[in-house]
Amino acid sequence: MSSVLRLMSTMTAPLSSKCPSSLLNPIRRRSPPVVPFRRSLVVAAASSGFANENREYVIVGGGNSAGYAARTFVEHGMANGKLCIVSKEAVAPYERPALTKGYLFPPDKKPARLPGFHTCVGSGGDRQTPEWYEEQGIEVLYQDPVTGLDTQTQTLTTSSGKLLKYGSLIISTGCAAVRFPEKIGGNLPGVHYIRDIADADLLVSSLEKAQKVVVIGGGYIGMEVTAAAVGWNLDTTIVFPEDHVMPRLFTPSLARKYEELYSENGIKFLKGVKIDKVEAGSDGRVASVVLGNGSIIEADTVIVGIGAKPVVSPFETVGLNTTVGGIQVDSLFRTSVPSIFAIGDVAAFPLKMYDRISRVEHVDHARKSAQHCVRALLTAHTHPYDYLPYFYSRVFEYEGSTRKVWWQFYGDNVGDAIEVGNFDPKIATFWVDSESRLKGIFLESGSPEEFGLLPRLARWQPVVDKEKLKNASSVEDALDIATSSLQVPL
Ligand SMILES: Cc1cc2nc3c(=O)[nH]c(=O)nc-3n(C[C@H](O)[C@H](O)[C@H](O)COP(=O)(O)OP(=O)(O)OC[C@H]3O[C@@H](n4cnc5c(N)ncnc54)[C@H](O)[C@@H]3O)c2cc1C
Ligand SMILES: NC(=O)c1ccc[n+]([C@@H]2O[C@H](COP(=O)([O-])OP(=O)(O)OC[C@H]3O[C@@H](n4cnc5c(N)ncnc54)[C@H](O)[C@@H]3O)[C@@H](O)[C@H]2O)c1
Ligand SMILES: O=C1O[C@H]([C@@H](O)CO)C(O)=C1O
Repeated sequence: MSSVLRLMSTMTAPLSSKCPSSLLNPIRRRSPPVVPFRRSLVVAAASSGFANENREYVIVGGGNSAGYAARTFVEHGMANGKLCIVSKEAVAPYERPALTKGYLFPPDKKPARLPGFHTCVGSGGDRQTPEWYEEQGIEVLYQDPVTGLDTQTQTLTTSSGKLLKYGSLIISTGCAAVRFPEKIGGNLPGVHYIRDIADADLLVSSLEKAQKVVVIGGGYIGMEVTAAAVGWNLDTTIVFPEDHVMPRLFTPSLARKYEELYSENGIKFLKGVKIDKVEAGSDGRVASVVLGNGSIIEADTVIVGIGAKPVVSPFETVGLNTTVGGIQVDSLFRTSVPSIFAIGDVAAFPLKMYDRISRVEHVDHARKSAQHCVRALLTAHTHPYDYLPYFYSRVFEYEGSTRKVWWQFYGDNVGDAIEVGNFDPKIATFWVDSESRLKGIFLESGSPEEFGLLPRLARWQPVVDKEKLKNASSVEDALDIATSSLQVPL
């Protein structure tokens, strides 16, 4: 990955200091006229081998943001007979975060399974099952990835050879897991990546017979999957090249507290080491991981979480600006090509609060960008997307675990980090810049009321007394100090 594409510590990507407005579209509010899509026509076309079909709105990608976009089309009465979702996956959109949380609960602890976590249940919305899409008159093409796009004729090609003409196109192809190359054992049976439900099912089938697990990568996937392995009582080692887990968000001190908790749960850490290769045993399945320092760790199951990259193919060749890493959009999610929009993980958008172009690879943005884009498309509103970055994680959630752990982070982790609390029962980190403005807040195990303060603080960035904050007697006291500095009512 080139440095310009490297994601920042908070998972927002600074891709350039400002979004050059010349790269972005003039305001376009209306889709070009198209022959409206009618279900009867499509059924007829389906039986005749899918000739060129007209759809008013097409969403490419059937993931988290697609599910929320579909809901917004329905809310505006613009879905029925007008909207088509083209998905690579075999199932309707679901809340992807569940894959490394409830989905990996051990078999006797009621693991989450579909249809339980279709979007939009993760934010308290309806559970949009495949039947829901049918009832709403939304066409969903499953397991038929888009392979080509002709922007002149506004036509998509799918892997099964369908030609889909669109009036407006929303790209929501998300990210794909970064993989180890085949030549170092990256595709061996028993080596897992986790991005979609098919990956999660494969992983569960390995965990069912696993004894020795090696998790590679100390980021989000590494932390969540390692905690899941504790629930399965497996001999688990986590390996990563940095000095501590979650290096892009956690301070060394915060990371140490998490590492201690994981160690108390029997997890072994190998830090500061590179992977040389993954080797197979005589049965062809993974048998060991060879480290850069020559040492060998036995493993029957390897789970790799070494980052994700935006899925810009096949759109990078058709005039969309992908030089920024994802697909560059403006504050209404319009790309540089008329009638084409991009949302979710793949979109590089102006992060207004911090005056930079960013990609955010977290679900809150997937949901909000989808809603904002579709509202702008359907109602002609022109309010710029003004996003406050928000990430969270939850681990050891299954019944009977010794300590459930959940955290939230809002804002930007820049400036001095001030840590308060000792993890028992809670801990917080406040990032304060050189002008004493509170820029970012991390809170572990807060109450709902305490978590509720975080977005307001990170949004309003009060000037705080750093010394007072450093000397706070507890997390509650520190939150009081920060909120009392707010000039706006809570
Ligand atoms: C295991 C896991 C756990 C996560 N946990 C959290 C969490 O706890 N908290 C958090 O904030 N975020 C979490 N995230 C991140 C969050 O899930 C993503 O930010 C979110 O899913 C992004 O939504 P999206 O619609 O942009 O992409 P996705 O949800 O990835 O959807 C993209 C869809 O596009 C499809 N697609 C790709 N190419 C094509 C093509 N050519 N044609 C058709 N379809 C295509 C893909 O198959 C997929 O269905 C997690 C991610 C993963 C992988
Ligand atoms: N709670 C959440 O928000 C959450 C949970 C799971 C996944 N996700 C998303 O899923 C995607 C993938 O997550 P991830 O954990 O793989 O990415 P990540 O970027 O969080 O972590 C990648 C980690 O991989 C390690 N690494 C990188 N290259 C390596 C190499 N060659 N060898 C060994 N280790 C290496 C590093 O330790 C790094 O911290 C991201 O978009 C992430 O935001 C988010
Ligand atoms: O946002 C989320 O959605 C799922 C789950 O809540 C759906 O039921 C999950 O585990 C999240 O973190």
